[in-house]
Amino acid sequence: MAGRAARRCCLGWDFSTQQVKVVAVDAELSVFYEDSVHFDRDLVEFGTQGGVHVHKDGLTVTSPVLMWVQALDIILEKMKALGFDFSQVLALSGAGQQHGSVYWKTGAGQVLTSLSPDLPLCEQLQACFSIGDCPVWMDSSTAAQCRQLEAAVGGAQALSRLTGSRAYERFTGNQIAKIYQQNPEAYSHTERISLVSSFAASLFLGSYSPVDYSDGSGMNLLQIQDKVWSQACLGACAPHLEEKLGRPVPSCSVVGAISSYFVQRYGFPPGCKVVAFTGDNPASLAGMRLEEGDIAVSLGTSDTLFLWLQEPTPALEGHIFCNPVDPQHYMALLCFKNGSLMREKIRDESASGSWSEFSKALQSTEMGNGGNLGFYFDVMEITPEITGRHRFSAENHEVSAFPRDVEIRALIEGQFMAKKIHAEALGYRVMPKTKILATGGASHNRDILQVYEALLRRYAMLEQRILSQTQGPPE
Ligand SMILES: Nc1ncnc2c1ncn2[C@@H]1O[C@H](COP(=O)(O)OP(=O)(O)O)[C@@H](O)[C@H]1O
Ligand SMILES: O=C(CO)[C@@H](O)[C@H](O)COP(=O)(O)O
Repeated sequence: MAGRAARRCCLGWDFSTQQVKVVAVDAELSVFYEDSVHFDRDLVEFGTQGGVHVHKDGLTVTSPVLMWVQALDIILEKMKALGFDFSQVLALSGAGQQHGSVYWKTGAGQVLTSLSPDLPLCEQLQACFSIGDCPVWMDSSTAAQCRQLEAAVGGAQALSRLTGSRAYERFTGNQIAKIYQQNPEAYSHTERISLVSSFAASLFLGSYSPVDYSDGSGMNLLQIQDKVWSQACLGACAPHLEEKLGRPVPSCSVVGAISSYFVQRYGFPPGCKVVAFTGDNPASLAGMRLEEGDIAVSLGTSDTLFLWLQEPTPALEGHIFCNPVDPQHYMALLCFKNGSLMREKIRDESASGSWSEFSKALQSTEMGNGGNLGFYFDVMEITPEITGRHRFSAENHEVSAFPRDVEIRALIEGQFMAKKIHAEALGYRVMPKTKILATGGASHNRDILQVYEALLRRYAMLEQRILSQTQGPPE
């Protein structure tokens, strides 16, 4: 990298469930540098599995905040060692796993503004958090707080109309309420609460970055139409919450210039702009240049399905978020917790831990899987709330096991069907012109995408036939 002609660029960061990633993009939008730090593999001292700690109750799921900070130190040091020319970085922005929250201890803001360029961030921020293990999106331990919030605002539907979602256990307001109820001392010593996205932006900014509208919609606290915190929701969750959250801003806002720490330690230009960070799914909607009518499927740690909406249509299932690109518009999202980690388990059990064996099983089995169906929820699913493995034979009898190849196809077809059924229940339709775009780690697997594509084509043909039989030939 050293010695190459200077290349002006922007950096994009992703603080997701299993890793921190960076890309450098030049003026032609070519990605010329990529790297990642994988929490389980590269930061073993934190002892995470899939980037998280699942607690004994099986419901509480957290990640250590210092692991995220250390991952950032490692990536930056590696870039520096490789001669990355930070002086050419005009701006940076990024994304974080949604809903996760970070609790900054009283006095941490002061530490952030006066970091010494001689030391890594991790060493200097050790004592800056009132909660070391942050609740993340996989947590489902706040059922009681969810019921309290819904009751406080007039029910689930009323909350959904206001904030875009009924109360969900992973949504940040309910997580904050749990911390306030179970650990009031830590709550009272917290001067600022960030989302993972605004936390990451704060590190670069050297001061607290605001929450953006789009990621802020995943908290059950933001009025998605007015773009202000709901006083009723704040009051139902915890006291003095508004001052701990700061004012939310549009997702494309420039929140400031990079802090002098990065200028002095890495050679960033002092004018390098920090654009508000947002949630990883909203960032994908923006980055994939999704247009109205398109549907995106993200196959990351979670599986999600999302689309661009002009008008909000809040319901009791799924979420409406503020749109990260156009603040007048919205995005709809469905989230499935049993995504990549479930696929990895079946890969380990039925394909000797190898994605290529997994692919061979998909290639050697037929669409429809000879009538065998399977639904796999090793952890409590979000959409719908269900656990367990449920297998049905061609004769529609529940069975306890399938042959290995059948199991693998049943998993992928079942995951596809769950997405289709729940998306259709919300009124999403695949039209002939609809583009379906895939992203996330598992979208590298052509055989999984092939199954999705074949099933989509099959359903589209069937729907076309039903339509032409009930309405006559298309005009
Ligand atoms: N070839 C593959 N086939 C299927 N899944 C894959 C493949 N390669 C990576 N993955 C999945 O991608 C997941 C990580 O996706 P990624 O989008 O990077 O996650 P996140 O952003 O949530 O940390 C892994 O858990 C892994 O199961
Ligand atoms: O909870 C949600 C969306 O509502 C998840 O999609 C998280 O945003 C985690 O994302 P990945 O790490 O799986 O991309």
